[in-house]
Amino acid sequence: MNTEVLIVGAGPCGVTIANLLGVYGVKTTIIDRAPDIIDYPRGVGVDDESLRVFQSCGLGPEVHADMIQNQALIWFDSNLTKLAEIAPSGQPFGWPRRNSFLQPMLETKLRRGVERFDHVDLRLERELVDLKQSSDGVEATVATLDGSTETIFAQYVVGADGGRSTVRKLIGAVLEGKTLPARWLVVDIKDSTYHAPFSGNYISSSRPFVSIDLPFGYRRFEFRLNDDETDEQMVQPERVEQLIRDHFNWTGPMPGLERSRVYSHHSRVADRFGNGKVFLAGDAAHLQPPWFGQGMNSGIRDAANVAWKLAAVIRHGASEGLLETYGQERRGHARALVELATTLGKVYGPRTKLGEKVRSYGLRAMQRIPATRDYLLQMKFKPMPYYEQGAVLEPSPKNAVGKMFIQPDVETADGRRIKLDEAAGDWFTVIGINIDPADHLDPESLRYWRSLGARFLRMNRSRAGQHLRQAASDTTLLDDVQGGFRDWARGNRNRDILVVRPDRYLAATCARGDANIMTRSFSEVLPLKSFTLISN
Ligand SMILES: O=C(O)CCc1cccc(O)c1
Repeated sequence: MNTEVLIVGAGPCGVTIANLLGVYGVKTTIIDRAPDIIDYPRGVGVDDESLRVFQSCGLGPEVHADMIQNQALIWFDSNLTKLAEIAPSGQPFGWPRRNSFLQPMLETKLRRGVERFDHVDLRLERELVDLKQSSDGVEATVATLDGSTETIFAQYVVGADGGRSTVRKLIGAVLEGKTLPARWLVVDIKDSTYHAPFSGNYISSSRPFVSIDLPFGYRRFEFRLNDDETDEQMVQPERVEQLIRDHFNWTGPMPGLERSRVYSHHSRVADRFGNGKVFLAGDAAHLQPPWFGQGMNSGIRDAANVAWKLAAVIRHGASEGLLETYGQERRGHARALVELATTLGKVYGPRTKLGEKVRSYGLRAMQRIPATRDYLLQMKFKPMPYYEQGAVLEPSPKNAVGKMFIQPDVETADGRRIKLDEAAGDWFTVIGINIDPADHLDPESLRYWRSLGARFLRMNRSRAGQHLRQAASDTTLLDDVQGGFRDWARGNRNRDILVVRPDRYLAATCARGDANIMTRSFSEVLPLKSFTLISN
């Protein structure tokens, strides 16, 4: 069979790519060796960036409805005394920044999401055996349950097939880094009666532990195992129950154990995120300890990045070179999060009592100083993606190019208040702040943006006069009802034309007088096969 994109692995990252390709109209096949969603204890935290991606899949409110919003992460000492709190306020990207969730529930909705698309085909109980690349595409050999094999011919392949990725091995990529020595018992209970509405990380030199409030009565516990404790002993229900009672002074009846498993933590990043027409995403490309709840979120960022680039090449005639920017953009940020999670693990698990005291003293001191308390509380230590090279024009920390763009509410011309991305649509947007961008683009520039399929938006200051409420017929008029663009422009003066990519990253900005120069430069960053610039 033929397909445009073959995705190997139907976990959250793979299925998110499938949903996005569904939205972008790309013929996609997604395979997984398992008959169903894996029921191990897995991810528990979804951030605002991922929710924005699910929104782009057309599933934002639906998946968010199952989550506990704005869940704080609190650090305690082993006596259950609070040391520090992370609870960021504000929703710069249009969604709460920290949310707890049940992974099987999210995956069920994401899988249901792909059923909307006739051009996306999910095939279970199919295992990738081999890949052969040629200039025409990739030939994948896939084994089915009955022992037969089938061939899938795809233009491109994405390996989202987890930490033990077959795709990674077949393209000769290597996970660099290390596996940490400690083992952790991870337990989910159901019908929990323990009231602690937050994620708690308990710092201890003898046995660091974790308790996380999950939706619908579930609760996650994690305990570091000692060297003399075997996996088999520690997953026994009586042993698990004793650990929970001992560490949380729990005296009431013990609710049901849903699942338990022993994990080792890995801090690893693939030496490359692709080879030719094959790409790696999610755990196939990077593995991190769970401490900051970013493992799955990193994979969702990969999904958003690779999906629009594949669609741009397949559907919009972008040059294939665009696909090289995927690894350029994603690898550094994935590594930054692996490093952060690894460092946090060291904070939670001091080796000595003295180390425990130092952490306790240090975190309490940080709580007393407003600037450092705010640094933790507002999660300012989280490395935000910033693409210094890739499909971006002249990125600089000063002009915000290369960073995820804000998502304020806006008001449509017919008075509906919606999130910006709903107004922007699925693809590129060229936004004019208080101007119609089309008025400042010459025919060549207009031709470029139209060939790319970009939509023009005119973002008027809120409650603007009638003289500003006009635009060309294919420019969408919007009101900056929440003042998001006003505030953004205050920090980014003299830039009233913005280009936002489908993954909601700012690709370019300029002053209106430079709109044609910007367009010509951008057409070199993202060349289109159908578009050759007629230079002036
Ligand atoms: O960010 C959160 O709310 C929890 C992150 C976390 C911490 C410790 C273990 C774990 O599995 C997730």
